Formats: sequence, C-alpha cells, structure tokens
Amino acid sequence: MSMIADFYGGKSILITGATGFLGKVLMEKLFRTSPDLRVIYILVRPKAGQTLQQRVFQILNSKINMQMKTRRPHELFEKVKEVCPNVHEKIRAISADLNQNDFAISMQDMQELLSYTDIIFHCAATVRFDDHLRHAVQLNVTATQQLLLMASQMPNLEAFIHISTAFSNCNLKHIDEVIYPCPVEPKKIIDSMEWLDDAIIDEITPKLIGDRPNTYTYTKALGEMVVQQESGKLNIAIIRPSIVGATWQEPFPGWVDNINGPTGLIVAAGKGFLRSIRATPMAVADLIPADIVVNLTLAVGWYTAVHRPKSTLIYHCTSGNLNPCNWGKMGIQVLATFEKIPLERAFRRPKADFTTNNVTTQYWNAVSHRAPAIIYDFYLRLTGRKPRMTKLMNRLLRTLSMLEYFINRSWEWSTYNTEMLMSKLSPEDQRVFNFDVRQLNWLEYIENYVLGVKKYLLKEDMAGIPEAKQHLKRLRNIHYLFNTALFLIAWRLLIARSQVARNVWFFIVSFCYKFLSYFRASSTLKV
Ligand SMILES: CCCCCCCCCCCCCCCCCCCC(=O)SCCNC(=O)CCNC(=O)[C@H](O)C(C)(C)COP(=O)(O)OP(=O)(O)OC[C@H]1O[C@@H](n2cnc3c(N)ncnc32)[C@H](O)[C@@H]1OP(=O)(O)O
Ligand SMILES: NC(=O)C1=CN([C@@H]2O[C@H](COP(=O)(O)OP(=O)(O)OC[C@H]3O[C@@H](n4cnc5c(N)ncnc54)[C@H](OP(=O)(O)O)[C@@H]3O)[C@@H](O)[C@H]2O)C=CC1
Repeated sequence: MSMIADFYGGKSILITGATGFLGKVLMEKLFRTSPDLRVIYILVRPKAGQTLQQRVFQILNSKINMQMKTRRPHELFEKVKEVCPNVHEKIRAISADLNQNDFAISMQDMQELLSYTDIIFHCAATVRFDDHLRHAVQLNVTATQQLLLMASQMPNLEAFIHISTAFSNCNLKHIDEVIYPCPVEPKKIIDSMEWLDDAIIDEITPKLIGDRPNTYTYTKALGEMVVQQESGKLNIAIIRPSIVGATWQEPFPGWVDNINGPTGLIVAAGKGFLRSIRATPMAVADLIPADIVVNLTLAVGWYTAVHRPKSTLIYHCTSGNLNPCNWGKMGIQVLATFEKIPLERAFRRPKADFTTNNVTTQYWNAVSHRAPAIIYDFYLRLTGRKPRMTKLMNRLLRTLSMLEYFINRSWEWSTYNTEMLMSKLSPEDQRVFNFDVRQLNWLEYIENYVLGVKKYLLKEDMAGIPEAKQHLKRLRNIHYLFNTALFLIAWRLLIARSQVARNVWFFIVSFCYKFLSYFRASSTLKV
C-alpha cells in the first residue's frame, strides 16, 4: 500500500496553474493514484472565448484530430477515467485571475477555499523570459504573497508546496538547497511596481536583474524570498525543477503539450527550420521529465504535511549530478530519431550543427536560416501566396538568443534533501512515486520525447511516416538540384569576369580531355 497515495485520499487540494504543462500532469497523477480524494480546486482564468467549463473539458477530454476524424489514443486523462470515472465531478474550477486583487475570486468561492483546503500546490507562473518586469513581479511574486496570505487563513491547511525553478539562482555556479537573498527586498520591488511607470521600469530592469539573464529567473528568486518571509506558521516546501521535459514513463512516455524549453527547438529541428544552434556540446543538459517533477512534488506534499520539518525545505529536482547528459549527445539523438520517424511536411531535411562562437553563429544564421527563408518567401510571392517564412525564422532566432544562456553553461545543484526524502519512502512509494533520475536511460527518453512531440503535441499520425520520408527524399533532390544550379551560375559569372578563372577552366577541360583520350587509346591497344 502506498502511504503517499493513501495520504491524499479524502483531501481537498488547491492547484494553481492546473491548466499549464506541469499542473495537468500533477492533476492526472493525483487522480490516478488517489481516486478517492475529495476535490481538486483549480484556479482558472477565463480565456478569450472559453468558459471555465470549456477549459476543464479541454483538459479532461481527448482532442479530436479533424484530419483523421478519429479519437486519438493516449490522451492525458485516459487512464484516470478508468480508475475515477467521476473525475469531472471532483474538479472544481474557480474563476480566478492571479493578476487581480484577491485573485478576483467571488466571496462564496473564497469562503469555500478557505474552509476546505488541505494542501496547496502553487504552480502558476509566467515562464516567459521576455516578460515585462511589472507583469513578472505581479504573477511570480505578488500573487505568491497573496496566496500565502490566503493560506494563512485556512484552518485545515497541512502543506503549501511552491514550485520554483532550479535557475532562480542561475547567476551562481554551485547552488545549494537554500534561499539566496536578492539585493533588493521583494516588498520594495512590489511597492515600486505600483507607482513606477513602464519607461522607468524598463530602464531599471537590467540593474535589478543584475547577472541573471531575464525577468523570469529574477522574479522566481524574489518569489522564493517571499515564501521564506511570509511562511509564518505554515508548513512550506519549495521545489526547484531544472528544465522540465516530456514525461518519462507516466501516464505515457513522451507526453508533452506545449513548446516551452527544448520542445520548441525539437519541433524546429524536426521541421528543418533549425539548422544551427549556438550551444556548448559538452555543457550539461539538465533536463528533468515532468513525471519525475510531479512524483517528487507529491512526495514532498506528503512529507511536509506528515513530518512537518522545522524549517522550509528546498528540494532540487535536477538530473546533472546524478545522471548527467550533455547537449551534444541530446542533439545527436534528436536528429537520429528524426531519421527513423520524421515529421510531416518539413521545410528542409532535419540536420543541425552546434556552433560555438559569435562569428560562425552569425554566418550560419545568414546562410542556413535567413537565406532559405528569403528564397522561400520569394517563391511564395511568385506563386501568389503570402510570405511567412522570414517572420517565422526571425521568431526562431529570437527564441534561440533567449535560450542560449542556458545551453552554453553548466551548473551544479546539490540534492541532499531530495535524496533524503527518497530514503524516507517505503519501497512501494519509491515505485509509485519514483523520482530517482538515475534510472533514466537518456537515449530511450529522448527517442520517446521526440515521438511524443510528434504524437501528442503536433498530433501527427504514425501512418504518415512513409509519406514524410518520401517528402524528405524530394527535399534532398531539390537541395542537390539547387546546389548544382547555384554552382553553375556562380562559375559562369566568374568565368565571364575573370581571366584567371577562364584559364583554370580551360586547363581543367583540356586536362579531362587528354585524360579521356589516353584511356580510350590504351583500351584500344589492349584489344
Ligand atoms: C543539433 C540539433 C538540436 C536539436 C534540439 C536539441 C535541443 C536543445 C534544446 C535546448 C533548450 C534549452 C532550454 C533551456 C530552458 C531553460 C529553462 C529554465 C527553466 C524554467 O524554469 S522556465 C520554463 C521554460 N520557459 C520557457 O521555455 C519560455 C520560453 N519562451 C519565451 O520566453 C517566449 O516564448 C519567447 C522565446 C520569448 C518567444 O516569444 P514570442 O516571439 O513572442 O513568441 P510567442 O511566445 O508569442 O509564441 C510564438 C507562437 O508559439 C505559440 N506558443 C507559445 N508558447 C506556447 C506554448 N507554451 N504552447 C503552445 N504554443 C505556444 C504562440 O501561440 C505563438 O503562436 P501563434 O500561432 O500565435 O503565432
Ligand atoms: N516548464 C519548465 O521547464 C519549468 C517550469 N518551472 C515552474 O513550474 C511551474 C509550472 O510551469 P509550466 O507548467 O511549465 O508553465 P505553463 O506556462 O505551462 O503554465 C503556467 C500556468 O500558470 C497559469 N497562469 C498564468 N497566469 C495566470 C493568471 N494571471 N491567473 C491564473 N493563472 C495563471 C497558466 O494559466 P493559463 O492556462 O490561463 O495561461 C498556466 O496554468 C512554474 O512555476 C514554473 O516556474 C520550473 C522549472 C522549469
């Protein structure tokens, strides 16, 4: 019997960010392992044209692939529906916007949340690297502060689990499971965001974030400080995952549904848009599968509530120190998988190289990214269609420039608390809530990741693989034709303009002619 699964039975659980990547996997695992939980409250903001019910429906139900008109196998909540057929009755969606005062939650809903919540998992955040500081502070800092205030009014609350990121202190090389203070107090930052105008905020942002690369990592660090300062009598724990990737094993290998982190680049490589990337092949690729993060989160929730550690414990959910893999190995495996299982309608053949300095990066960006996009847009214009490739390529290059910081450095995260927790679990819990990253086989994981991107994110049918391979062959022929034509044109132009080139050309032609004549003569003699 799993003690952790048992613990969540009958509980009322509040999840923020449940419509996000990690939130969905968390909810799925909770329902699958503790189908007798009382309710999961999810704070959901209404989105353009969608009611709350429609958003919940979208999480729970398989999307129909309109091209195939069939229900696709393996949607996220498929297994849950077997063990918990009334799952939709156990999700209580509460209209809430974390950017608003009191989250704009109705009085009645607030009363219900305060009275019944036993555990909080705070996953909501803005994960954009380029978010305006005001917005990033509002969501990653102020909202966390408000949620803690709410939590302090919950008489039944047993644990508050805050999801941060292993990169909140990415300005350091070695990171321990402690909170490192930022120079300016979060309260001062929150206050200043109230009265400073956008232009001044823009001006001071680089000074505030200091040696961190973006507003995301900075505000996540401030969020941790807020958690520490406002913890009061609450039982709190912080989890710091590194780069969250597709699921490893559960509920299915390779499940992923958004383009954050490496996923977007995997798609770009598979579709042939991404041809070169500025990355250090030997740098540690600290990826961590989403199901490992979720298993650790649920174990931490149990441990924090039951064992009530005296101080706020921080748990690193990283792979680098226990089972390292590097970007070089990862890139090779991604491309090898696309050889076997290509994506449909690729723009070019999947083939990408790592570059290591600014000059080669600029060169390959011009030759392999910008030039093909301009040529393709020219072709689209000629055939009366709207050009779009240059815009898409510029977006990709912007994304690459934002991710570069993370793929050209290595960090060391200590994992004492995480390993301590693992040793406290029963063998059954170690199996059901496995977060031992040492058991992960990277090559197998990456292959499943790439396959998952094709199946779950892009919703491509496996039956289309032969056609996708055919398409790649056509692209290869076009590539050879194009290169030959380019060579001939360049040569013709050179010959027209340069006496030296002409001389070289005549020398080569006469040499070939003599060579052939010699062969012809010697074969005639033999006869
Ligand atoms: C040699 C072969 C190589 C093969 C590949 C090898 C893999 C190497 C991978 C290396 C990756 C390294 C990643 C490091 C990440 C470190 C992470 C730190 C960990 C964390 O804690 S944070 C969580 C991660 N966060 C992110 O990843 C967010 C990063 N993204 C952004 O900040 C912004 O999106 C970005 C990059 C600034 C781009 O902004 P913008 O140009 O404005 O574009 P949009 O965001 O508007 O989106 C464009 C387009 O995509 C759609 N979109 C956006 N997000 C999603 C989503 N989550 N799911 C689905 N679709 C999404 C969006 O709607 C837009 O579509 P349109 O149709 O409207 O144009
Ligand atoms: N993905 C990763 O690589 C990593 C993630 N993390 C952390 O994990 C957590 C979850 O990340 P992930 O699932 O990937 O992120 P997602 O972007 O997929 O999800 C973010 C969630 O926050 C919600 N949210 C955003 N703004 C608001 C708002 N104003 N009001 C209510 N809800 C809001 C989103 O809701 P909506 O659907 O309405 O947009 C969504 O549910 C975050 O705290 C992140 O910092 C840490 C390390 C790595």
